[in-house]
Amino acid sequence: MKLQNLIAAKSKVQKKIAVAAAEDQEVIEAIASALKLDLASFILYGDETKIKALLSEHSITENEKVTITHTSGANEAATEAVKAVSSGEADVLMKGMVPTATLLKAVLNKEYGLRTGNVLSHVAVFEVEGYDRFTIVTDAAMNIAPDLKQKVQITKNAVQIARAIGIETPKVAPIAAVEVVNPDMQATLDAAALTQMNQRGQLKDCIVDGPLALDNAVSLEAAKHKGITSDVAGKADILLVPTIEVGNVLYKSLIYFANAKVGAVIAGAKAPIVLTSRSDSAESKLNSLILAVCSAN
Ligand SMILES: CCCC(=O)SCCNC(=O)CCNC(=O)[C@H](O)C(C)(C)COP(=O)(O)OP(=O)(O)OC[C@H]1O[C@@H](n2cnc3c(N)ncnc32)[C@H](O)[C@@H]1OP(=O)(O)O
Repeated sequence: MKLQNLIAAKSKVQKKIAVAAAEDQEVIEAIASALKLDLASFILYGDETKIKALLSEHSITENEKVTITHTSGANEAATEAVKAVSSGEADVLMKGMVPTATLLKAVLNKEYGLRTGNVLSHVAVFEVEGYDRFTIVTDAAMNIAPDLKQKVQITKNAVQIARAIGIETPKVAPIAAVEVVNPDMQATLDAAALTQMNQRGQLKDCIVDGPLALDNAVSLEAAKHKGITSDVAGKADILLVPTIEVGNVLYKSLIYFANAKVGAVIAGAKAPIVLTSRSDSAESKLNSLILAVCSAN
């Protein structure tokens, strides 16, 4: 499964992406690749002189697919880009050279932000060599220590993204350190509750089974070795992690140790949000744009 093949799933109506502080080499590189693929059009907020200089390195000038709106500083760029999405002028929000917390605070702003009343959460889709399916990790970047109620919404957001990329009934593994319920480990209690909620129809369009440890979730051999009989074990599509630290370490381990490719969005808001890390490559920023455009359909 290749993230860039998802481009075939984009809607016929071209989406517009508002970029907050676009004066970043890798952001512009991803935008240049997206323009070559005719993926979307862009409104670039930020320092006009710097943005123009970076665009010129790719022989891009302002045109009907790329417009620049000058803003001063990270706060103004974030605010204006968020406002463009909340007003419907743009369909997707993308983070450029702004700190994550600055952009998320603008997104959560009660007056002009992108709240829907739901929990917003980060959904990362990985292409891991040797795996015949995408591996979706949530939440590696937004919710710090979600409780059960938040985990329900985080699961729903990830299921929505999975379905947008063609996984009709995703298999969800709530991850813990062990695959049995241990009253001293909150992650196992929440996993058991989520499993029961799924069986009782409170969590739809997916199959949830947990707690599962990471090995049992992704390796059939490991699951068999432990004698686990489950529709999810060994073939999980979505790994629901218990805390941001677990998710962030898993996210970065897949990239740095396993050379995995990733695309990620914040889901649950009025529109998808591309929130990559400064250290993410231009390729993963492009993958995230593809994912956002698919899920904005
Ligand atoms: C994986 C690669 C990329 C990375 O590595 S990113 C690096 C790691 N990520 C981070 O550092 C971000 C971690 N999260 C945070 O810092 C904070 O939770 C975040 C998102 C900035 C929000 O913080 P604050 O602005 O302080 O928010 P707060 O807790 O005081 O709440 C303010 C209002 O916003 C609401 N809110 C917060 N998080 C939400 C969510 N996930 N979904 C929906 N609503 C949310 C919260 O309920 C509150 O609302 P109200 O004002 O009470 O009505």
